[in-house]
Amino acid sequence: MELDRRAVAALAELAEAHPGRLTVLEADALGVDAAALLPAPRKIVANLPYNVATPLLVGWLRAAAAFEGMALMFQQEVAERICAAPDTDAYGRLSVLAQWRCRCDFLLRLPPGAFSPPPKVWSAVVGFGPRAEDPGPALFAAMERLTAAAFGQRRKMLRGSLKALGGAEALLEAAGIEGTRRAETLTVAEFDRMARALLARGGQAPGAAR
Ligand SMILES: C[S@+](CC[C@H](N)C(=O)[O-])C[C@H]1O[C@@H](n2cnc3c(N)ncnc32)[C@H](O)[C@@H]1O
Repeated sequence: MELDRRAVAALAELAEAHPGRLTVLEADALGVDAAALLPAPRKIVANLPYNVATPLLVGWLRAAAAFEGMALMFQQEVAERICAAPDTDAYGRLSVLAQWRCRCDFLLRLPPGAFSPPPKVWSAVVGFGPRAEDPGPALFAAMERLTAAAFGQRRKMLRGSLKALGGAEALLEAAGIEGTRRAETLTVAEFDRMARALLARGGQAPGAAR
């Protein structure tokens, strides 16, 4: 992690000018429990470092119930994947996890020239409104495993791509989903049904690969 020393110095100056209003924490964001930093209500507003934007987002989605909302800037392609609808090329694991936990709004696009120095890519800001129901850690983990398996081989039929979870046919039947469908055709609600079925059977069929 490389810190922008000028930004850190400017923030430190601001914090000094407004005692008690701003605290500067120099740390690897991947190792920080954002929900433990402050009492509720909490929001996250960030121009993310794009190289770690996805793991940061997934961590915050896991704890989404702790936040009132988030406004986050991503590389445009990532923002499009987050907000994508089923049956599109951009729809994938990140779309399902994000839209399952939050209402996601594609708020604005920014050209490279909006920054100095200009990056090579376009950027976009997504607004996240956490949904009322908190799935809890076990169901979130089941959804992560399910979407990783389903989209790991997105062109395959689900009865094939979900084999890695073990008991794919029984899982699909429990969720009422045809095994001949492909991951990208499933709605977030259908993924929710399958994640619950996966969790209900104990998360793992005997002998299945972890
Ligand atoms: C505001 S810039 C983002 C710029 C642009 N979005 C990009 O990714 O090129 C992100 C800031 O996060 C810092 N940063 C990078 N990785 C970090 C990490 N793991 N934890 C905390 N800060 C990090 C960088 O030093 C930089 O100052």
